[in-house]
Amino acid sequence: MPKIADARVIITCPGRNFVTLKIICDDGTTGVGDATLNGRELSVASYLTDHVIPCLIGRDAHRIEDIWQYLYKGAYWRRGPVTMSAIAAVDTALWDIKGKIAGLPVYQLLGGASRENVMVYGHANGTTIEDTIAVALDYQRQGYKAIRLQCGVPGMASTYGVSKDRYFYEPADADLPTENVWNTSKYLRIVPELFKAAREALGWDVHLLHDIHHRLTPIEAGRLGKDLEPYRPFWIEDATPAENQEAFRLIRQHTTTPLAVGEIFNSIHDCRELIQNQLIDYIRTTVVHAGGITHLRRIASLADLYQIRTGCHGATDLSPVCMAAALHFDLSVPNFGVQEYMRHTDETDAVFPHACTFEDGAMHPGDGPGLGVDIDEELAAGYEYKRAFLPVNRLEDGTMYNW
Ligand SMILES: O=C(O)[C@@H](O)[C@@H](O)[C@H](O)[C@H](O)CO
Ligand SMILES: [Mg+2]
Repeated sequence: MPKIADARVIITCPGRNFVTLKIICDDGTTGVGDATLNGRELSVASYLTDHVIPCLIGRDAHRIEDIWQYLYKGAYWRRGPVTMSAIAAVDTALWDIKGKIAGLPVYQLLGGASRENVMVYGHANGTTIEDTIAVALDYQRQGYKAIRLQCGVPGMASTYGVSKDRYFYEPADADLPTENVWNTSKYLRIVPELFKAAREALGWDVHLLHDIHHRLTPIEAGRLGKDLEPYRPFWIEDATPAENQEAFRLIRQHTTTPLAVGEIFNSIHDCRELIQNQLIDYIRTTVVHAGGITHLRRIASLADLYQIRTGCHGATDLSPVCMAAALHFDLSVPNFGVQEYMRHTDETDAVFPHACTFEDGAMHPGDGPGLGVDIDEELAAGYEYKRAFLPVNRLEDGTMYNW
């Protein structure tokens, strides 16, 4: 029985901050878990170092479920992004250890492969519709079967999802929050034009996605969903803030455009009503922010009862450790939908050597034991933490809004 002998939190910043938990067993087996919470990294690092690791030492590393329950119920102050990201990191590292000791890739421990590989979607963005389409065509040439489209909005200095660099989008862009300005009516005019142009350029054999990023009211989201119906989006994401899960019923009443939500959820309770009332079509919860592989499986199982599929978040602020864990989950889960894949930089990939492969629009986590990813601690030590905040958003009259 492998006992947890030590654990440490590694904070590194190869172009952006990542927090990684490494657990070391008394037989030398190690496991890693992503604990990165964009803009709040140090909170999770402290939660792990000060409140979790002391409770792990001496425990049986095979007892993943018991340790999960201990950290969840034992916190008393349950749930929330910091707590659930910390629990996720422990859970992920323990699945890595279990796989290594069993000599099996983690997806085999989850019930084996339910498919040959994992369809992913890339991010095409540009300041204009033409720029965005040019990048989308490049993604299509690279073999992507699913592409997210985000473009600038005429009359607005910035908008979500449009990066300075065509391929790498990093929203945490300053030492204190950048202030963005938002105008819903200008946005609502441009998105249908973007999708019309995209269908004309890319055809109908590619899935097209869009992220609204929490910026519409339910009725505005219903209107945009209806306007996009002729262009058959694969999904519109984060259409409206989802604390009020019932709000999605209003969107549902106005459009058949599929709805995806959940990247900022951290437990099954954030999406239970959405799922049980079939108010969404894809659940975006991910390994690092929703309690790890163990809890993500529970969410996916509930979703499966209601014909809702997974669409895990996979932005660059989720480390290659999370990506690898997500791919093992995606390969096995029966109600898989799609996996987001924003490529990391070469710098980041060097710090996190991994076995994940991309081919013809799909990915595979590899067949090595465990997760097939690690952290090069020596390289990681060379990239010092650099405080970075996500932006905030205001309306043109200065009203604080949703970023
Ligand atoms: O769907 C997505 O990938 C976005 O919502 C993310 O880029 C999100 O803005 C970042 O992960 C926030 O850190
Ligand atoms: Mg999103």
